Amino acid sequence: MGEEARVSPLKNFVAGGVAGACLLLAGHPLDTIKVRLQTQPKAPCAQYVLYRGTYDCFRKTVAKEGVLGLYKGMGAPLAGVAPMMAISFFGFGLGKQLQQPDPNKPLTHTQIFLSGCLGGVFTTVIVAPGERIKCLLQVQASGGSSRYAGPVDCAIRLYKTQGIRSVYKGTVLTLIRDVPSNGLYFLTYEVLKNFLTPEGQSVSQLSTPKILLAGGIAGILNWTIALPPDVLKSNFQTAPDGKYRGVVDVLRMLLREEGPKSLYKGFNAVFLRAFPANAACFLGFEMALKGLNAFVPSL
Ligand SMILES: CC(=O)O[C@H](CC(=O)[O-])C[N+](C)(C)C
Repeated sequence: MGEEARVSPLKNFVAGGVAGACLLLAGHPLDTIKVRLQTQPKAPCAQYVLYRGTYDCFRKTVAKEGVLGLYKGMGAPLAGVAPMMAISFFGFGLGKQLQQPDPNKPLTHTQIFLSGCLGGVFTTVIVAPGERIKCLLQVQASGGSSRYAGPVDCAIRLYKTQGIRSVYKGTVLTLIRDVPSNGLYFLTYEVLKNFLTPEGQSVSQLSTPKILLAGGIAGILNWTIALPPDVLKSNFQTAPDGKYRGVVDVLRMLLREEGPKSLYKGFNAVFLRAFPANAACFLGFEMALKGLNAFVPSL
């Protein structure tokens, strides 16, 4: 069996880190817009709405804070997204390896999905606190206050005032968001890669535009199921303590106050970001993997 076909969780880990850096650079500005739209205060009437939509939020952010305003709160994800994607790709590789004792027998779609889900379980350990800090910083900038000086200050203050539970606030919603969406993400990418590979060629020879297409679509489908729990998570993680009694309470309150459409808040920003960010992510992954196969084939 060729070195390229062997699944190596370690190579996946390293290449996944590169993928995460590419994902962040391409996607953070739209992520800021998404969180600001998702968490903006409910206005008494349309006239007083802070942001009227994706473009309005983009325009007001750039006018008030400059282009760098779109990169607010990037400190935590910078330290978090690369390791997160490294762990996600590692978990995916490990899941595949565990379910494939015979490397010549291809995995079923269910097995690929479950391998992706495993990646989602692993990543929650760092994603839950990372998202809590990122959302608090993104929202405070949008509200004009400066309670936290940066990601480290935010983490320390959360820990000092209410302990580790506060840092990990939103873990259940992070699991609900990331486990199934991770499964669908990797399943979509693998299925599309196979579908786009011409007869008689290996998937590792797939052209750059086809990798971008498969990665971009995987990102879109991922967010189709991840967005409703993401809205709940952002609201839960940025709410004042005691506002919600738990996950069901956030859902009930949001539905009562803003209706079912609110579960797709930030839709435009999410889907505008999903394609380019994840296309860049998978391209970064495939290029890094090729480099590893060439320079450290035994890893
Ligand atoms: C929900 C989420 O964070 O999705 C990641 C891609 C993105 O657009 O940020 C991918 N993953 C499913 C690996 C978490």
